[in-house]
Amino acid sequence: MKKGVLLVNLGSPDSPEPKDVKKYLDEFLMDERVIDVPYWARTLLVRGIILNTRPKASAKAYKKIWWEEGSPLIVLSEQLQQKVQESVDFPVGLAMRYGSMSIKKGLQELADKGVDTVFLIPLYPQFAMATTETILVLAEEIRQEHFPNMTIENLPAFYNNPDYIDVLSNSISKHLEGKKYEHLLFSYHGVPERHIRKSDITKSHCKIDGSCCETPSPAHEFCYRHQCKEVTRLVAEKLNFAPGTYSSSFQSRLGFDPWLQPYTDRTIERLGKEGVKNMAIVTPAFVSDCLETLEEIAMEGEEIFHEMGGKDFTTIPCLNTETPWVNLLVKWINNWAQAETATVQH
Ligand SMILES: C=CC1=C(C)c2cc3[nH]c(cc4nc(cc5[nH]c(cc1n2)c(C)c5CCC(=O)O)C(CCC(=O)O)=C4C)c(C)c3C=C
Ligand SMILES: [Fe+2]
Repeated sequence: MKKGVLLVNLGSPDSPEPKDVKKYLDEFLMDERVIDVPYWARTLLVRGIILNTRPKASAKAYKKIWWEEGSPLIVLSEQLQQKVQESVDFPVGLAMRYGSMSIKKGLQELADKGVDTVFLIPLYPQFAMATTETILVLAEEIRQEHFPNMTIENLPAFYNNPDYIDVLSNSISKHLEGKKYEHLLFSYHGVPERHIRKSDITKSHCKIDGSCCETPSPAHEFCYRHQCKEVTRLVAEKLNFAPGTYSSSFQSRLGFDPWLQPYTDRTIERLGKEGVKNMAIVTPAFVSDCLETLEEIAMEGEEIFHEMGGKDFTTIPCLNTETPWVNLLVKWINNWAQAETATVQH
């Protein structure tokens, strides 16, 4: 048996040019776990409407944050992979759910090195149809078709792992040291409310009201909303935040269906209107900085806050390649490699 690891992140276009952004968005938005409507309706919506206008606007946004070395999300993920590889004895690969660095290529590279047992790590702290689930489903389809003799085990969503909460809390403290702020906003990527109901294994728990996420239920193992709220609660507990000095919100909604609320842009606006002069924002749904953190939060979010009379707007970077985060991944990988039994599979 030869072991290997595959880190999997979301992906990015090959370049910030509209044609590459269009190709990438086509693959991303045609995923039935991202836009979860019947194929004909998704085709009509994505190829008939969204892709006619969005690639140009998104390309503009990507151009604002693109680095000389490439997309921040890809560059940071590659740096993470290299750092993890330095501390692990077997091959560590990197793949993206969408775009050119495909999961098939990632598994092929591991197979070429003789790997037959893969520890797949979706780089998402919280489970959602559009995060962990879509990666695991695709990886299994690829395994069955192309690598039938390969075993794939995976790291489940790690939102409440005490070591992860420690690493995230320490990173937040470090970045807030010496900074003025009256309110810390935990902004998570949004999903349509419908996704939460679809992932509810009890089929009745998730009412998306004031209390379902706080009432214990087996549904929480697959509830993105609960898992986001838990990250905020656990970090606030760890860092002894006073009530009222922090809150959670959801960013990046698309379309007209109700998405998880409160929305980040409206929350920033409200905080500014209420007279908050200095705020900080952290984005724990992402482990690598990307378009959503560098443009939507750090640029657009700051602009909204300033328009509302706010002053200091501190954006806390994602964990990216911080040493404690790298060390934690290495620890999880070594634990897996030493374990006799397979990791729980979703
Ligand atoms: C339309 C539905 C979308 C769902 C559902 C969704 C869920 C989701 N996405 C992320 C993480 C990222 N999304 C990113 C970009 C992005 N997301 C959507 C749409 C949905 N996401 C779009 C259309 C885009 C493209 C950008 C744009 O055109 O505005 C990114 C950034 C990628 C990058 O290259 O930097 C990330 C990361 C999560 C975690 C999530 C569910 C919880
Ligand atoms: Fe997204």
